[in-house]
Amino acid sequence: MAGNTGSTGSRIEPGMTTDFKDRMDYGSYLGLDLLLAAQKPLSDAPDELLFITIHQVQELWLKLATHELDGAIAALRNDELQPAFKSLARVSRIQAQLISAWDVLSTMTPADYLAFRDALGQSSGFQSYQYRALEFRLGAKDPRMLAMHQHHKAHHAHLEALLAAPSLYDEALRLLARHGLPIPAECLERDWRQPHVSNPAVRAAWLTVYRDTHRYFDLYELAEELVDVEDQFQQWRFRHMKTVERIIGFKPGTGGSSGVKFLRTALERSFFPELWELRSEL
Ligand code: HEM
Ligand SMILES: N[C@@H](CC(=O)c1ccccc1NC=O)C(=O)O
Repeated sequence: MAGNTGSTGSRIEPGMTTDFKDRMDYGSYLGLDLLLAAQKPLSDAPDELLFITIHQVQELWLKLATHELDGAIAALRNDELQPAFKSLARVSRIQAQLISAWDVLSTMTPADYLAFRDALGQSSGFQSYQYRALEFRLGAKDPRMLAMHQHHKAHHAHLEALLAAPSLYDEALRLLARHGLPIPAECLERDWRQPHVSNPAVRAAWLTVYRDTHRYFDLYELAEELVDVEDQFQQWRFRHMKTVERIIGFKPGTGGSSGVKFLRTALERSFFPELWELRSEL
């Protein structure tokens, strides 16, 4: 009986495999030995495990979100709107998970955090390579953010490549142009290392879409999915900023920034500015 037994008395159901000596099992497929060995608190403070776990879970979701965004960007480039919508809808659901994780972390009080904050040295979310990659894909281009990845050549090179490539929004604008909407040439070929700056002609093009949704239904759906993604990204930033204020007040950050004051300025940056501006004109 080839490995699908177990002694009759201890079998859960007939035919179930219990011998995994030479078979792939749950943990080996998922790499769980590696994953679950990666939580290594540096202090004896009880909440450091929570802190590490939240960050690791966020990084895993960030990995999946960027994978889906890559798919969405490629689909837009190939004029495949339905697959792009599917990926963007998934990104949105992932973002909901990222946002709700703040509820768990905000159970940590200032005293709980201060018990291990010193152990963090100068490390900080500032140095999250995946977060920066996501921001670059969404169009928040800022070459200054490369500097803190100099010590990791592969990350640095990947971020350089993303900085120099069109973002999700750049591809959306190129798609609009292919659909016959008048997008200025300077938005279709430009130095992608710079962020897109709000442009009145782009706003007018999106307004055309929003004023005739019947004719441009696909583009309208695309626009609303983009708004969803930015809306949730801002909710994440807001929850981060408020959680930080609740836990460390206005202390400077370990990464060297002014802390909450710096995080507040990020809330003013929009990925898809025209999609927000046009709402006042409808
Ligand atoms: C106790 C919890 C946390 C505190 C006190 C905190 C504090 C800060 C501060 C002060 C900054 C500004 C940079 C600096 O000077 O260090 C920052 C940046 C950042 N943090 Fe956190 N953070 C916390 C949790 C998290 C979590 C759970 C994540 C999720 C991965 C995260 C991701 C980031 C990212 C990506 C940045 C860079 C933001 C940007 O460049 O706009 N942080 N954090
Ligand atoms: N910047 C935080 C430290 C911090 O939150 C952090 C430290 C190491 C790894 C990830 C972190 N999370 C987000 O910034 C602080 O100033 O307390």
